[in-house]
Amino acid sequence: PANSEARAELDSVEAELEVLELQISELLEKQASLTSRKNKLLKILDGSCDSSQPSGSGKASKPAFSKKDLQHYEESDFPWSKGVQEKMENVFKLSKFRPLQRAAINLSMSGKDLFLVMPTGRGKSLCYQLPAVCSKGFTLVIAPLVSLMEDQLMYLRSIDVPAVTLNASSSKDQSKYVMAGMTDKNSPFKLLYVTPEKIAKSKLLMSKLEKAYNMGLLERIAVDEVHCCSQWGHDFRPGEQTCKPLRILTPKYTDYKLLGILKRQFPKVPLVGLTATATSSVLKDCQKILCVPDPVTLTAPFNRPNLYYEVRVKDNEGSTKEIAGLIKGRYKDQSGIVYVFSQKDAEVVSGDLQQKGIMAQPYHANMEPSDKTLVHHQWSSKKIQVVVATVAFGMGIDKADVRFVIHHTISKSIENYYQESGRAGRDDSPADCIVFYGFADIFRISTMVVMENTGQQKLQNMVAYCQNVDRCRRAMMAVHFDEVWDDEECNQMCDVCRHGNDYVTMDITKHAREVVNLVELAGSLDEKMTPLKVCDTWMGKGNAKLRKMITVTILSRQEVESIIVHLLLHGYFREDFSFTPYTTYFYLKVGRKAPLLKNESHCVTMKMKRRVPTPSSERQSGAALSVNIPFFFFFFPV
Ligand SMILES: Nc1ncnc2c1ncn2[C@@H]1O[C@H](COP(=O)(O)OP(=O)(O)OP(=O)(O)O)[C@@H](O)[C@H]1O
Ligand SMILES: [Mg+2]
Ligand SMILES: [Zn+2]
Repeated sequence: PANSEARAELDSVEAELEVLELQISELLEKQASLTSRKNKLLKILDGSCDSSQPSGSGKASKPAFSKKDLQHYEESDFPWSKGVQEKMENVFKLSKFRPLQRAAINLSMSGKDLFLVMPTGRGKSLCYQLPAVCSKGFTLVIAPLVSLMEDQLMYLRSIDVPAVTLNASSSKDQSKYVMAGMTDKNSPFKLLYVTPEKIAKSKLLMSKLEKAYNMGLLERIAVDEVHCCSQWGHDFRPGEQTCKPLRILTPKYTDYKLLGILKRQFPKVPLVGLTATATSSVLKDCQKILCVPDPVTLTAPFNRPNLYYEVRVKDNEGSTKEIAGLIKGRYKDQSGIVYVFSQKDAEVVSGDLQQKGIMAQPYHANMEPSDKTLVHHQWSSKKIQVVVATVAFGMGIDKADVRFVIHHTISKSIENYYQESGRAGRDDSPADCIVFYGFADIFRISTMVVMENTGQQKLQNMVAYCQNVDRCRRAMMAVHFDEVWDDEECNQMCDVCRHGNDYVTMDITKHAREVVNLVELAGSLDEKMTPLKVCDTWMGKGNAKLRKMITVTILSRQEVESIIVHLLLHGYFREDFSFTPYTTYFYLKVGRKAPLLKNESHCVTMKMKRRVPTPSSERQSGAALSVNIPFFFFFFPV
């Protein structure tokens, strides 16, 4: 009896919590809209329209870098401004600055230490390359990957900017030349690229740097991918996490950790740290490790206004046919990337596309380095149209006119998706980012990220992004970049904003009860249920014993899948992993909220896109509809 009392109370407490959660989410929405309004008003009062917000590094210490300060550094009447403009046009052949580039350059030229956080492909390099070209001595650049340095050197040489590198594979003559050049008053090179371990290990290099410093020739220090300094910063680059060969090439955090020596030895040299993704706590950590006393932090807005974001549901046949159709139709003769889940997928999908007459090549971590380079070059020079790649195709890719990035499989997190899709449209012209969202893929990725601490949570956010039918896609991403988002700024550049968020909130309690009962029943029979098996059984296929005991659903496959995912995201189901030496299995188990369904009054709702078959039914669509018309009538997953 005591047990049943406790159970009853638990039910009511959980029901109350449920209501609370709803209220919280409503309040959060309200907070977002008020903050957005507040920001707008502040902008009006400030007379400034820059949406970038320099984030001050500490509340208690010095006053943060203000909007006014930023405005000051956006001006073009500094003593060096003319020279900077001239070199930008004539050396770099660029006509105008992108957001924050001018401020970053002016700050650096003024001798300030700077952290620059800018989304990938926005042009961070220019912020130290241009000052380097405009200065008398040379700039020391710390970069993590030799391949990345070589790309930059190739580029700089092509525009006649003298630049050199010192790394493990430098020849003796090369090293000699570089060492001598560092203390040459005429500075034969403007940029010197080194790896962090070179700084940590080469005493000769340090002694030459010291001499150059004393001669006033060491103008600036740039630390690229600065988040590597922090042990928490490592999670951010997808390539390092999932692609083993890259990880081997990547210097360990131990080498980055020693870079504090630079600021300690050369305190008067301004340092600029650059990164595409780092939270403020990671930056604080980097600041400590690099011994930079009081840097200015500039954070560029994450939004890429020229990218169109879209989610499509993968049907049973997969998405290859549809992808091929897009590439041959909408993207005829245009370059793009198709991201896939695995090496095998890269080969299979690329083969399928080739068969359909598309110039495609696979790219993955296990290919010979020479083959990788070949594919990269063929693609850059438009000899092939599409690279079908795993996330190994990432760092160092810098093709401006990528018109589409299609995800054959969802990414493992929104951060990853943002970065991968962000390789589209670097030339600022419109480009599309389409993700194909498939039920089975969720569980493939889930088992892959099972070892990562926050892997499941991050994946769930990605899945929620795909399930979403009513919120601007940008708004959903903004949450992950600590940005307050104003939906109007999307400019109809996402499928939800463009096609209207015509959705209905459906009561799916009956369906939820059916399928949760099914899983519970299977559990009592010791039957392990993969998500796929749950679908099949619920639809009346598979295990005959179970089938007789459950209510078979009338819903379509897509509806069934969507509901299962919804219930998983909302805690009515939970994941249960099982490891074998060869593979990891994903099973569905009853989740912490499942008991609520026993409660007569408990209700589960789900937002769904409204199906609008004809204009006449559209007209009568209203709240009343959702009562009378059978559920499946509306259900039209995006
Ligand atoms: N003001 C500009 N106008 C036009 N193109 C620019 C401008 N600044 C930089 N670019 C171009 O943008 C591309 C990407 O620049 P860059 O490699 O510096 O990106 P990044 O911010 O370092 O990205 P990642 O995080 O991937 O390293 C380059 O091709 C560069 O020439
Ligand atoms: Mg870069
Ligand atoms: Zn939108």
